[in-house]
Amino acid sequence: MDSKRAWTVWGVGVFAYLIAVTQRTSFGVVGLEATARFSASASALSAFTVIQLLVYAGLQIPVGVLVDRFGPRVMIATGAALMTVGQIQLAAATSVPGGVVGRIFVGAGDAMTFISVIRLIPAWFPSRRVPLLTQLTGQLGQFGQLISIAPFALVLHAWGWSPAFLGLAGLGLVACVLSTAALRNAPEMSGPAVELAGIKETAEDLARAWQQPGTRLGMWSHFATQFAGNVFVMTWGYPFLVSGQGLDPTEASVLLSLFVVVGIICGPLLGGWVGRHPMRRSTMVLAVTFAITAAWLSVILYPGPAPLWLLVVLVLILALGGPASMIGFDFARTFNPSRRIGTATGIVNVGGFIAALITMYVVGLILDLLKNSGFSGGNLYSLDSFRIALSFQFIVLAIGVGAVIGMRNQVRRRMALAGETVPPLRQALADNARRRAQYRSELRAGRLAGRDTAGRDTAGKHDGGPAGQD
Ligand SMILES: N[C@@H](Cc1c[nH]cn1)C(=O)NCC(=O)O
Repeated sequence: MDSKRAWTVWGVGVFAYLIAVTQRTSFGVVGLEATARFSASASALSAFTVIQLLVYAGLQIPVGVLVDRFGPRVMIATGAALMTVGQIQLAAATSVPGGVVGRIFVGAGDAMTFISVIRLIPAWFPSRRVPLLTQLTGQLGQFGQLISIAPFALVLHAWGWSPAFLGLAGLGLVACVLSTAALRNAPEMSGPAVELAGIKETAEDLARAWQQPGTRLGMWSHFATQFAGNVFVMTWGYPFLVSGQGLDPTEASVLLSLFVVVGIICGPLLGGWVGRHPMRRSTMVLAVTFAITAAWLSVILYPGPAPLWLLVVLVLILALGGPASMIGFDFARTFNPSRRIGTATGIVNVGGFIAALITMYVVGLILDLLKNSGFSGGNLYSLDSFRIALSFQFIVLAIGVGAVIGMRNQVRRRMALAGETVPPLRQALADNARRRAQYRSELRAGRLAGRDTAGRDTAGKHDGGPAGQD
């Protein structure tokens, strides 16, 4: 484990995920060309994204089960092949139904990628590295969005629709061939291949993964932290910044690209923190969710357009939701035995995407209703309409916070039955401060021989296991 081979497997997995994010986000930059090519209305065009995300979310649990059954390698390679077929179909399509079929293939292939790559990490690396590598996987994958924004858009404008989508299909093919050639589900020394579970055992595993409160704590953590950022980047952020807040399009694009930058800086920091404080993961989830709520409240309640610095703060905090949502996968890993990790990860990954889909749809619906009622004065994207429509997010955030607290209580009750109690945060902070002070005084007295460099007793805190930590 943790060998050159492990890093190669992880690198190829991250590459496959990055290419999947490129395929997923590619439609975001072709709006004008798609309108002309398909002679489609705005709502018909939005169907491309909504259907693709529905397929993605709907396949998470089946794919999770399949990853546990067949292993990540075949799933990642199949996912890349499906996305390749989808982009070839899109390159040739000239009607809305033809284009939607292409996006269905892309959504299905995309659905197979992330949870399979996440499944590779605990098989190849020691558990102390897993939180950080899981974070890095999530964040590095987001660079795929930049491939859509820059090289893909360039090819589209220089050579046109079909060559651009065929180029994406080519990337999918490369990911498929590389995954087949270089990925292995686990190191050879990890013992004989696990016997395939039958349908009955698979159904039992799915039920057990769901019944485990730690899995549902992960799902609600993903739900609470991820959706607001998704909604902003994928749909309403740009019109809100440009039409609602009066920013120019370049400023809005720069703000949107901050998401990738924040993720790559904060993801590893958060991953390291989670590795060191596994007992405080849900507290971090709640802190980020409260920060998102406070940021949106400040912008929505600000009289008139918000100052640029406040919009920057909003974007920075929304962007934190991406890395924070990865804590959900850490819950799935530490509360489930390894043969159920794929299934549990699939359940977790449904949370944020369902919340995002519902919010995207309802915000659009409210904007339409306000326009039709005459409230917007004919401007679909007026600031006051956005204030009302985007306030729907507070309902979703409140549901997320309530569910995280409820599931956390269930998890803690189970842990208490197993003899493990989580000290209150105030007491834990005081204990930490006391330990640090003791460590410093021991350091001064030169009595530290034999202790670890941090002077902490971290043994057993990273592995989790079905009892896990919250
Ligand atoms: N939480 C995201 C990944 C992420 C990290 N930073 C921003 N986004 C997630 O759930 N990813 C699943 C996927 O398929 O991309």
